[in-house]
Amino acid sequence: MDYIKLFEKAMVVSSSVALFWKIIKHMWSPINVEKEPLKVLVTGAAGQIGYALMPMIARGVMLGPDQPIIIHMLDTEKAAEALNGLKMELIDGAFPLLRGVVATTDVVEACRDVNIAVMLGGKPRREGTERKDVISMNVSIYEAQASALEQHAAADCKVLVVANPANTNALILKESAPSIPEKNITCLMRLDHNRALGQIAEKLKVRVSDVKNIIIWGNHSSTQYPDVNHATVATSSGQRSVRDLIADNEWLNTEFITTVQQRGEAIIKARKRSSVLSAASAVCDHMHDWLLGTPKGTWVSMGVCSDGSYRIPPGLIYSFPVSCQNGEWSIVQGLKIDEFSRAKMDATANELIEEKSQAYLCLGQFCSLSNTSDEE
Ligand SMILES: NC(=O)c1ccc[n+]([C@@H]2O[C@H](COP(=O)([O-])OP(=O)(O)OC[C@H]3O[C@@H](n4cnc5c(N)ncnc54)[C@H](O)[C@@H]3O)[C@@H](O)[C@H]2O)c1
Ligand SMILES: O=C(O)C[C@H](O)C(=O)O
Repeated sequence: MDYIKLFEKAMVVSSSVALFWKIIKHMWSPINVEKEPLKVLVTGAAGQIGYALMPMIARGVMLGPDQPIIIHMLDTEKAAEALNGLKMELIDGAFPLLRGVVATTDVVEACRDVNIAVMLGGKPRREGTERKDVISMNVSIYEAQASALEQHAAADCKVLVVANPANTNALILKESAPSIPEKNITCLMRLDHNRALGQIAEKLKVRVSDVKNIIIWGNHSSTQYPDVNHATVATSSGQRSVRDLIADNEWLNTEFITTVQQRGEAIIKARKRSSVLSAASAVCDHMHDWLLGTPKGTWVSMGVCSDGSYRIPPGLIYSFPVSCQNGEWSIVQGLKIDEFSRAKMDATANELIEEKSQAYLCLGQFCSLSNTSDEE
């Protein structure tokens, strides 16, 4: 018997079997099975941020390049025509991931079975408008829309509140919709986080993607505390502390903090409107990282329900450093807090406590305001 020939034949057969198996596996691999579309609700979709955000969602910037999407857009009767125009543009965009668009002024239809809700609906602050004015104008919307979400959205719907006062609107939504798990209600602090990254990258003339682990504590307002004490920059000699590299504590403890705290105001002054493209981009970053995870050892800032971590009163929607895995965020524990930070973290928590009482006062006294969003 020619053993060599026999061996060669066996090799050919086994490699053909292996190739055949590889092709079968590839054909049936879950990678090639299209994901189920996720339904994404955007309220206030006919507004400025909505217009910037919609193509980002449709292109997969928010949920990834392999995630089909059905967009639900809600706005008021007054904005219905503009909303319909936006729907036409989304269809004309021929976005491969977009599997459907619902444009409606009916909150129940808008919320039906949605997996993600991005809440932009409300009045923005303009030059000369006070923060307390947006509290009285907007919190009633969040009380009213909470029950529609509670009753009609998917049971595990993840909610991101953007409209100001973002933390307090999220708190009102949480308290008005007790059956939505607290961990599924968040508010946008990523814009502030990104602003802080941008300031450090500009100062050090490094890539913004090389700066890590900045924290925004507290409220999306001028009392927020941008904290660089744990932040690092990737350099050719490894990770270096931002404080060491900048070597200017005076700048870090004063100008840097106030620039980030007042960036929203500065943009309103310059544009006569509040931030739009950076807000839309931050919305995508927030949802992307929440659903798809943060890289190991890194964190981002999200407004989430306090569990008492870092002695922040439980129940407040407060911005913490969080890491995300498997669609869940968790507050990063064990960071050392110095006296300077403690005072700033408490000051912004106190503002949130005050906002909460103002919001409940408005809801008690001016419930009729829930329909003023249609007026100029
Ligand atoms: N958290 C943040 O980082 C951040 C950053 C920028 C802006 N904002 C806030 O985001 C919100 C949206 O900003 P914008 O520039 O898009 O404002 P915009 O005025 O352009 O759009 C708001 C939209 O909400 C709609 N609306 C009002 N009441 C509604 C309701 N009851 N239901 C559904 N829709 C309703 C309006 O018709 C409008 O189309 C504002 O409150 C703004 O202050 C937050
Ligand atoms: O409306 C504001 O106060 C500003 C806005 O939230 C922003 O941060 O750009």
